[in-house]
Amino acid sequence: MSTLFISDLHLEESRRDITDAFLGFLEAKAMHANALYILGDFFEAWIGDDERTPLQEEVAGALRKVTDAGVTLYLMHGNRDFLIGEDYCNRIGGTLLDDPTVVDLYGTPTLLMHGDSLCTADVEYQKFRANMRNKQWQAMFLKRPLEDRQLVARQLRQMSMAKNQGKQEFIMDVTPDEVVRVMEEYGVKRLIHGHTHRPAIHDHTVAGEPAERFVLGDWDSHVWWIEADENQPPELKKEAFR
Ligand SMILES: O=C(CCCCNC(=O)Nc1ccc(S(=O)(=O)N2CCN(c3cc(Cl)cc(C(F)(F)F)c3)CC2)cc1)NO
Repeated sequence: MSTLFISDLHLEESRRDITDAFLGFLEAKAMHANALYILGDFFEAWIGDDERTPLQEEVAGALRKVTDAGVTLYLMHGNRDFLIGEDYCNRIGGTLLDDPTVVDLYGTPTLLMHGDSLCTADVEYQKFRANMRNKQWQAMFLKRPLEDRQLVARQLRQMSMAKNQGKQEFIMDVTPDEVVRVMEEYGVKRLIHGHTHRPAIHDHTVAGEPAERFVLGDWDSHVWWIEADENQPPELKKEAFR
């Protein structure tokens, strides 16, 4: 049996093609796997489990079918959907993972992260992240009426659109020193993350030994995933949308 990793789908109403690719991936791949890990930025935006949009409901129904079929599902927050809560996880039959988390992947300790915390050169973003991940800030935000939160979210997204002249927000790459520091801190020789939208497999030297960093791709034009099983090392795979 296999273990699958995906991230950075950035699901949103305006991208029906990505949602369809995800539903196809669940049917063709996830349904027959042992476990599926979604490592953040699954949704493009999330302002509370109480919003219950048609998209969120449709995706929850599809994931529930997979977990009811016996596939174990894990979810990690990304910088977009860090407000996904226990309620939504219960609806999909998934478990929220801390960032980072070490898992035993067929005998190899493997560090899982979204990856945004590795972009230490983006000082402005790290300040933004510290506020967004602050539990008091989150509690205050979630206490506000839904319409209020929807307005703030629209304004925040318009701000970043204006700042980037309507282009995609620039995502800085990880800082290699931070990658090595975190892998040494957790005593691992393998890391899987997303966030940077720069899919690749990188070699590093961690505690004087060779280590590997697998970066997942975003789903703007292709399905990207990592597949691991007991007989082979993890493989980074991609497929064009059907
Ligand atoms: O994206 C990249 C590139 C890096 C770019 C990083 N930029 C990025 O992440 N932007 C962003 C992320 C989420 C959303 S949001 O619409 O989902 N939503 C907005 C309101 N949120 C909020 C929460 C709290 Cl606690 C407190 C407040 C407060 F206080 F401001 F009102 C608001 C909750 C989340 C909107 C924009 N790589 O992936």
